[in-house]
Amino acid sequence: MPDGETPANEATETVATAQPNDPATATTTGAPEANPTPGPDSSASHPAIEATGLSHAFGDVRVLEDVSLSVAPGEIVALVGPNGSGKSTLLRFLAKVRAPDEGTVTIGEAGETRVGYLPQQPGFRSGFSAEDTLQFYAQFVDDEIDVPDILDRVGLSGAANRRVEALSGGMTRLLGLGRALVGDPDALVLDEPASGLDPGMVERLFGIVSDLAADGTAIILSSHNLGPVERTADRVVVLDDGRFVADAPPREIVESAGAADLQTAFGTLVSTDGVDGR
Ligand SMILES: Nc1ncnc2c1ncn2[C@@H]1O[C@H](COP(=O)(O)OP(=O)(O)OP(=O)(O)O)[C@@H](O)[C@H]1O
Repeated sequence: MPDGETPANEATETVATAQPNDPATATTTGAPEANPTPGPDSSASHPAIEATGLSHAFGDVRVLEDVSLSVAPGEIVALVGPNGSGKSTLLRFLAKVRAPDEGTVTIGEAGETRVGYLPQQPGFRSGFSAEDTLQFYAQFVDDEIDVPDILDRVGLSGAANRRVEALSGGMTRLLGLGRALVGDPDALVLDEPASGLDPGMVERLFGIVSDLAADGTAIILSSHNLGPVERTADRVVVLDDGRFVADAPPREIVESAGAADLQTAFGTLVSTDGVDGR
C-alpha cells in the first residue's frame, strides 16, 4: 500500500462499519438448506438490535411511519418491500449510520454489540487491492484478523490482488460483505447483499448468512431474492408505504396469504403499481 494513502471508503456512511472487534472465527460456507439454522436465541435477554417508533421524512416525502423492530442474536430477519419503500433508509438507521427524525435504535447492551454494515452501494478507494483494502480495516481491530480467510469466505480469494476498481459489481458487493465481517461483529445489517450476484453466488451468500446466524450473529438483510429469503430467513418483514404490512416467519406469511410461495404472497401484500411518489 503506498505510503500516506489508505483505501478508506469514500462514502462516509460505510466508514462507520469499521469498529474494533474480536478476531474473526472460522465459518463454513455452502448452499443453504431450508431454514437450516437453529434460529434465534430465545434465551438471550436482550435483542441485538431494537428499533422503536421510527418515523422519517425526506422533505415532504414520508418514508417511515412509526415502525418498530427487533433482531435477536442468531436470528435472520429479511426486510422486503417494493422499490422505494424505505428499506435502505431503515437499514441505515438500524446500523446507526444515520438518525431518524423520530424513534430510537438500541444496539445490544451497554453499547457492547458490534455491528457490521453493508451499504447498498459499497464504495472503495481506487488503487488498492481487495486484500489491502480489508487489511486497512483490519488494523482498526484489536486482535489479529485473518484477511485471507475473510476473502475465502466471501469467494474472493482468486481476486485478492485485484484492484478494487477492476472488480465487477458483484465482486465489489462481496468485498463490501467482507469488510462488514472484519472483526466478527455480533450483528450484521446487509442492504441487498445478493444484488448483482450470479445464482451460485446468491446461494453462497445466503449460506454465509446462515452459518453466521448459527454462530449467534444477528442478521437483518434486505433482498429482492424472495426464493432464498423464504428458505433462509427466520422472519420476513414486509415494508410498504412506510409501514410494516407483515412481520412473521416466511411460512406463516405464505399460508396466511393462501399463496404457493413467498413471491406470490408478496404480490398480495404490497402495491405493485410501480414506484410511488411518496
Ligand atoms: N437522501 C435522500 N433524500 C431524499 N429522498 C430520499 C433520500 N434517500 C431516500 N430517499 C427517498 O426515500 C424513499 C425510500 O428510499 P429507499 O432507498 O430507502 O428505498 P428502498 O426500499 O431501499 O428502495 P430500493 O428497493 O429501490 O433500493 C424513496 O422515495 C427515495 O427517493
